[in-house]
Amino acid sequence: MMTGEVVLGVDGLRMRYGATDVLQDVSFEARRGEVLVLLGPNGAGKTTTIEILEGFRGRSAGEVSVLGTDPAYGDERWRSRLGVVLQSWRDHGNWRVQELLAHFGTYYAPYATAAVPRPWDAAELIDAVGLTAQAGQKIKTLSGGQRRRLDVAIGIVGRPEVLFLDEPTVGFDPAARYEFHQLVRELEGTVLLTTHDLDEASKLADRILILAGGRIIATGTPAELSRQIAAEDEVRWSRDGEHFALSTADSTAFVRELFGQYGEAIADLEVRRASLEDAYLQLIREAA
Ligand SMILES: Nc1ncnc2c1ncn2[C@@H]1O[C@H](COP(=O)(O)OP(=O)(O)OP(=O)(O)O)[C@@H](O)[C@H]1O
Repeated sequence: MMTGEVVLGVDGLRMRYGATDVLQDVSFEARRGEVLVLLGPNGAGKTTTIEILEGFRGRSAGEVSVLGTDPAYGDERWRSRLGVVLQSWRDHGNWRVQELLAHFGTYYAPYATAAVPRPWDAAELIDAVGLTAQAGQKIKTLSGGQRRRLDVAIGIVGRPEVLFLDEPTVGFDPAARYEFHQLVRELEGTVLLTTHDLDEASKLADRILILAGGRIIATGTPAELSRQIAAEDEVRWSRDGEHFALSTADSTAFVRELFGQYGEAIADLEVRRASLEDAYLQLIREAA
């Protein structure tokens, strides 16, 4: 149980476009330092939720508080404590990577404190997001994944207390993704991120919120969500060149039995435990 200060508070949030509620009665909290991952199918309302918290979008009803302030009335000082990674950065194509980060950094300098030096030093930050080789390159010459790394750097240059990331790792190669996960784990602030990558969600999330049809249909740690459904483990093996697969509630007992009976004739053994993906797909199906 986390006991830190509540930095994101959402209670009864509703968003209506015309006659359609795209968010209805969404409520959740995040405490200082927590990493919250918002999962859900296309059109579930993830971006809408994030944009309301960022203060970029109004809302139809409900209470929202970010660092103690209603985002609809957040001022510059409040905004300086947030980090935002939106869709890919397209402006400033002629600027060089280091130049652009230093430029955005100056915005945060007035908000530096003894405990939190702001902005993050541009060269150090470039290193942290793995863009050192591109530091002097013009932004329009970056690859898709390099641009996304720059987006992340822009989001954290002010050392935010709360960081919002909307699908941050789209287009990342596996190494960039791994480095990004390391970086997020090292950040001290509270993080709210959306992704469609369930493996990423289970690696990063202290808590997952599953949004479907504008409602939160489940919340918990990745392990709690996986256990929430009564899925069975899947065991695969081969014997004398023939392949077998079976679902069982107790894969350990089954495998013990299997080896007891056939010993060295067993090959290619695989045991797959019920995963977050199984839980997610079942929850989404039930909600639909
Ligand atoms: N300005 C708008 N006017 C009307 N409907 C909108 C508007 N913006 C978003 N919507 C609708 O609200 C719903 C939620 O959209 P949102 O972008 O929040 O979904 P999402 O969960 O982020 O989806 P994705 O995974 O595809 O990014 C969608 O049905 C979308 O069509």
